[in-house]
Amino acid sequence: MAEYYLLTKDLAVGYQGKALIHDINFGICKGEIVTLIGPNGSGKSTILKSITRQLRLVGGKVFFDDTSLTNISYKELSSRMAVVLTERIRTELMTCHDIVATGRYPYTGRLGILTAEDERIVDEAMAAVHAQEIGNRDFNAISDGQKQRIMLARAICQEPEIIVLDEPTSYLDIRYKLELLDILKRMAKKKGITVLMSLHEIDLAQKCADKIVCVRGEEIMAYGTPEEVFHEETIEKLYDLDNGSYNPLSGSLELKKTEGEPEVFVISSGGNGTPIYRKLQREGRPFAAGILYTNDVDYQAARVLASKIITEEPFEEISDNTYKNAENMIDRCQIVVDAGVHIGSCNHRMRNLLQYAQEKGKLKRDYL
Ligand SMILES: Nc1ncnc2c1ncn2[C@@H]1O[C@H](COP(=O)(O)OP(=O)(O)OP(=O)(O)O)[C@@H](O)[C@H]1O
Repeated sequence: MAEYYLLTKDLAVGYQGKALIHDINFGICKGEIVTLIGPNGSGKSTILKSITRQLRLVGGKVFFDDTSLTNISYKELSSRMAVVLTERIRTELMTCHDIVATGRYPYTGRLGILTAEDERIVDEAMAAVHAQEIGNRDFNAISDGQKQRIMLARAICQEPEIIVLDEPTSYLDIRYKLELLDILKRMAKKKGITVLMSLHEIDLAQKCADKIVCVRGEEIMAYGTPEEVFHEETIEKLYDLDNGSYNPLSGSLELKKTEGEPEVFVISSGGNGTPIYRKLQREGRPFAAGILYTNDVDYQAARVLASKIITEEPFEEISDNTYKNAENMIDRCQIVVDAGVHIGSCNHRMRNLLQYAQEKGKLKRDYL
């Protein structure tokens, strides 16, 4: 058996023989989940369509288990690969059950008659996506999210070796997004099915993929494990983020900070400050945060949301200099918010700081 179930070698993809992206080199082992991420129009669908043989390769090769894609017949490919793409499928008077059952066609005879075993597999696939109750509905008369789940059920009952999905979560609510990824994870880890998909939700990609392919410009910008790829600089460069930022620790996106002279100084620790930072951010008020140890969870949020931040090294006593800066910040701000600080032996000077704010008549405890 080949080292990789799917391997691209110097692959170039595009339209009318012109390469849009070239030098695409990645390998996917059996049972691995690989996710393509990247901005709109970067070429994720083009790569998926090329691998699923809906577009002619512009250059290079794709191998399935050491066999070149071009040497695999469409019939063989359809029994090994299930494809869930974004294009709307046009159907006339087909029920959801009928659509799912077409996933069994590679296994049925020429008349497409389903055996009892096929029917059982179809029912199981419908149950896996919680779609039993819409089985008799016209496929054209259900919601986009329901269609997406039906197309997944169709792919499941195809019992493929590899499943290729283009933005499979785009119309799903949060419950079904998580459920879809859970189903794919089980298919990959329990049944050894290889999964290749594109996702816009980078937070989910970070949590479910074994490998990430970052598609941007003419070449693959990065390829590796989520730990290797999900760094602030990589994600901000991939999406040209100048109107916000990416927090690799939480996997979340933050809106651009409100710059300017701080109006409010938030004193906090241990995550107590973060809801207040977000409220101030929504209100468009520039604020300062401190005194934060750089290993405090509030520090991660303050770094990207606060216009000024006063920090101290973890487990160190608060230095004279840092303390003085914090007092100056109290003088500069109109309001000081005590969001809740855990005070111990290292940061005992926080007591004095809060006292100072109280004396200045600026201390508030209920900003939310
Ligand atoms: N049939 C086509 N002929 C020529 N160019 C096309 C065709 N389809 C897409 N393109 C172009 O190819 C580029 C990549 O498109 P593609 O759909 O692969 O991007 P994507 O990363 O999947 O985007 P999105 O996140 O918006 O779905 C875009 O510039 C797009 O306009």
